Amino acid sequence: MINIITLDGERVAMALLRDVTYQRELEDRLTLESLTDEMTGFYNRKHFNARLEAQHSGFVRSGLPTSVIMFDFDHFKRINDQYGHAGGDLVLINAARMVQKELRPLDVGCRIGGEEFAIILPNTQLHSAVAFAERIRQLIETMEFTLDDFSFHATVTMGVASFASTDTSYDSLMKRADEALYVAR
Ligand SMILES: Nc1nc2c(ncn2[C@@H]2O[C@H](COP(=O)(O)OP(=O)(O)OP(=O)(O)O)[C@@H](O)[C@H]2O)c(=O)[nH]1
Repeated sequence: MINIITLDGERVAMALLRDVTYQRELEDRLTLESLTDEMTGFYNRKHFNARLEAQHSGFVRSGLPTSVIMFDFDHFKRINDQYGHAGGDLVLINAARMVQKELRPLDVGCRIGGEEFAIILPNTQLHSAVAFAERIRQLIETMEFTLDDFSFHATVTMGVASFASTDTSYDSLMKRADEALYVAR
C-alpha cells in the first residue's frame, strides 16, 4: 500500500511492506499436516481419495493409466500382542520408510488405515504395478525388526488394480484392489 504523506512540509510517498514468508510457510505446513500421517510421514486417507479421484478424471479425459497397490499387514494384532504397541509401530514406520525409498517421484504412498497402506502409481499399467507390488512384498518379508532383545519379521497381503473403461468412479478400482487383497489371503 502506498500513502502520500507530508514530512517537513514536503509531500512524500510512504510504502508499507509486510514480509509474508513466515505466514505462507506456516499455511503450507498446516496444509501438509492435514494431509499426512504423523507416524509414517505417508499421505493420509483424505489425500489418497482426493488424488485417486484426480487420477480417475485424468484417465477419463486422456486414457492415462493409473494403478493402485494396496497392502495390509498379516495378523498385525498378533505383532502388537507379542511385541507391544511399540513393536507394531516400529513395523509400520520402518516398512513405510523402506517403501518410500522405492517410489518414483510421481508415486504417492499413503497410510489409509491402521495397518493398511496404498500406493498410487500414475502412468503405470497393471503388469508393471503387479511386478512392483511383488518386489515390495518380498522386501517387507525380508526386513528384520528389532525391539529390545527381540527380532521378528512381518508379512503383507497385497492387492493391485488399474482403472478400466467401465469404472464410473475411483471407488470401482478400490473395490477390485480390495477383492484382489481378499483373494490373495
Ligand atoms: N501398533 C499399532 N497398532 C495399530 C495401529 N493402528 C491399528 N493398529 C492395530 O492393528 C490391528 C488390526 O487388527 P485387525 O484388523 O484384526 O487385523 P489383523 O490382526 O492384521 O488381522 P488380519 O487382517 O485378518 O490378518 C489392531 O490390533 C489395531 O490395534 C498403530 O498405529 N500402531
